Amino acid sequence: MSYFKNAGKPFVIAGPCSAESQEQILETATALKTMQIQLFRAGVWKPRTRPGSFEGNGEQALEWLQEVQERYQLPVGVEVAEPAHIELALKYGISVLWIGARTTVNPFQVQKLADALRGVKVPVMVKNPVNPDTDLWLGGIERIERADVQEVAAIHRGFSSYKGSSAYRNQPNWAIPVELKRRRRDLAIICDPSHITGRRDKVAEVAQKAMDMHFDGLMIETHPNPDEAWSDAAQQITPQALQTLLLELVIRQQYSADMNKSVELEYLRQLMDSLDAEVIDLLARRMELSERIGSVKKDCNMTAYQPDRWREIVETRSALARKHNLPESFIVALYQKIHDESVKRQLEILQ
Ligand SMILES: O=C(O)C(=O)C[C@]1(C(=O)O)C=C[C@@H](O)C=C1
Repeated sequence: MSYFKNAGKPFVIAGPCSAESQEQILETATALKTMQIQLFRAGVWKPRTRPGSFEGNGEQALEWLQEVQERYQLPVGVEVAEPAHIELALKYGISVLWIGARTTVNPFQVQKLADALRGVKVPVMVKNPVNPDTDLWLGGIERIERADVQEVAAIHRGFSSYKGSSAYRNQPNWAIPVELKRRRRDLAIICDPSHITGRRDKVAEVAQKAMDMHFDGLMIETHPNPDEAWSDAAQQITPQALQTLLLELVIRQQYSADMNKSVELEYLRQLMDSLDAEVIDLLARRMELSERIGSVKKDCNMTAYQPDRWREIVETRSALARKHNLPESFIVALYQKIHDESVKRQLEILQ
């Protein structure tokens, strides 16, 4: 059983974005202690976008966190970005470490951390890199695992997008953690709705979505007075709000205990299997057609990519999407993939 699995319930990590003062840390820990959270979090070294803002209280904050562990018997996790951070965190007996998104993006740095972690017993969590790249995320996890760290988990905190282009601070791109879980069934994945949303009024909805997407846990930034927080004020919630969020969370199961429902589900899945077989058969036939068109283009010395025809295809398929009540964006994205493959095959024929 993984350290990060909590017997059918979410593994909950909560605490402030940054450890600001001893009072703030103890006040938050006192409130969270009663809520059966599994891990207290607090940032000690803060990677800030621009210089000049608060960058964490460093070693002094580790003393306050050590007090949380001893006084409340509540394990604490901190972010580490340098081998020296690991050394200090271990010196103060910190229970769990995590690697931040801005570090996971750099394999050189992750390797340095992995080397510093060799032979160390603490569990380590690896946040997704800021760019949406499943392999890079998995690569970071594998580097830590190869250092013989026994307990490794992933944290999904969303992916950077151009400012203003999304309702959230970081795009969830759920397909990426889903793909990670497909490739690494054994790996616990924790969702961080605070960093995904960047706004406290949306934290609960993303936390619920994570539960419905079969995540193993949640990391939620919690501050006794969020508006006054020294970092990420807009996304932190009070311990009371966290309690409400956890109470209202609906935890669903992967499998149904109801026999009739399981039979119905099996029947519907079989129908879906046969529909998918037809979809793939149709796609194969479409690609054959594309290759025949490619041969004609070769004979006539025509380009593979045909902008006017492609525009017409996007328009007519979008109209069909509307007619069938399917989101146009979904159908257009699907056709972009199909068109890419079709053009690739024709380019091979032309060469
Ligand atoms: O209509 C064509 O010319 C095709 O080759 C088909 C197709 C497609 O697969 O949709 C492929 C390439 C063109 O850019 C436009 C459309």
